[in-house]
Amino acid sequence: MTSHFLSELISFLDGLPEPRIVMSADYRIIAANAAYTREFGGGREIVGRACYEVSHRFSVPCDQAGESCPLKLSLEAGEPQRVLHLHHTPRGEEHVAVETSPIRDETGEIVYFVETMRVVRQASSRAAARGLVGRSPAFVGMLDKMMRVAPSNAAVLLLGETGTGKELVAHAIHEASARADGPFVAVDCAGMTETLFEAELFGYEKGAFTGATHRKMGLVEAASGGTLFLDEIGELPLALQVKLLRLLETGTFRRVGGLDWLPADFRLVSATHRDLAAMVQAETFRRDLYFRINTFPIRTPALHERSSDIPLLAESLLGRVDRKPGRRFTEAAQAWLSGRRFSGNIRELRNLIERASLFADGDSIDVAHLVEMDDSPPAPAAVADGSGFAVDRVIPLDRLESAYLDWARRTHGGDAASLAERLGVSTRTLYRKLERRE
Ligand SMILES: Nc1ncnc2c1ncn2[C@@H]1O[C@H](COP(=O)(O)OP(=O)(O)OP(=O)(O)O)[C@@H](O)[C@H]1O
Repeated sequence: MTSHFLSELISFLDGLPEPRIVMSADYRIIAANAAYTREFGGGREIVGRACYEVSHRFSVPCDQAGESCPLKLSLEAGEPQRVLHLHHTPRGEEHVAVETSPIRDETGEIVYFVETMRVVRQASSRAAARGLVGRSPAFVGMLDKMMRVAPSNAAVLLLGETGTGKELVAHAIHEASARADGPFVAVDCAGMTETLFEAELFGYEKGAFTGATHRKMGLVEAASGGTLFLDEIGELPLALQVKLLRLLETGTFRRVGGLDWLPADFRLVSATHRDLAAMVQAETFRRDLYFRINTFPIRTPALHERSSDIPLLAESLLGRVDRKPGRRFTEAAQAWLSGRRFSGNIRELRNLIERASLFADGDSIDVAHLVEMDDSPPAPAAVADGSGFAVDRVIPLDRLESAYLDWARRTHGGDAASLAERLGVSTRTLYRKLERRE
């Protein structure tokens, strides 16, 4: 490999608009293009340093620090690899999609790697005034899927409990797609009657029915060039599922009272909190429609699967709902929120924060404000009596912990690792505590 080849590669990369670096197999940065220096350089000397040190402040390669390393994956596979990482950038930590491609010499041997970095603008790892926030492994896993599918035209099915952010994710997919400049049209499928569904989706011609005094464009037409988001698709009655299937299969629709079949041009994103596969088994959801809408499924994690995100979410949501800007939670309030279970997920968290912010007069929001505004049944306060957890007298702490662990284990339902995360201890500590009492 000649130095001439390397300098040609560098000057070629310099002309490209996306941030790129050239790396050697020992993780050293050999060159950075102008876009990289501008976006990620931050005035620092980059060339000659190790990528894991620049992007992660690690002292060892990512795969030795518990992260996936695209360079190692690319070397092993001999082809490009993509991962989503949290990188230190001049703006703080950001979600960055990293694509690493091997560069071969004339004998076919891999001599360099080119890494392309794209900051994910649709999600923030820090408190943000809008959009998706999160940095837990469950959130990053979902974000990775989202960013992979967004540029394609594939139909995405978002599956997740109520309040987990399905609509926000649908919008982020739209924003990260080639259709971002087109419209994003959301349709709530719950409570749709046959007539309403057709008129809403397909529009109608003047005189199609009593009251149709003018031609009206439907939502399918309004979504032209953009994304159609069908929320609560599991609520669609069977008769309407047929009509939707016809639209998806033929790519055409007809306005109510109209004669012409018009071409549809939208990317479909659907969402449901229901178990659609079980509905297909029970024959309440059409199998053919299920396969049409489910080209790429993405599960939005429940809040208890990403409880390490609660402080970040809480800070972001407070900034979004509070009428007094700049207020923060006390540490105790953050700890209280992190320990509470939100069956309504982020929506319930947001509602509680909004109420507490209205109730608090001072400069910060404390536990008392949250407790006062908490309308869910009080969480079992403390000794397992078989049905629940209650304490009516002062008892030794170790007995309390032991009884609480019993109760938490029965109530939690997940595996030990997720219970440990919920309890804010390591899995090893949890096992140690459980062994001690057995
Ligand atoms: N990752 C996130 N970061 C910040 N806010 C979020 C996030 N996910 C959800 N939210 C907020 O939580 C609330 C509920 O989100 P959304 O309406 O998207 O949930 P959903 O899953 O579509 O709910 P449903 O199934 O009930 O329609 C919204 O206020 C949304 O802005």
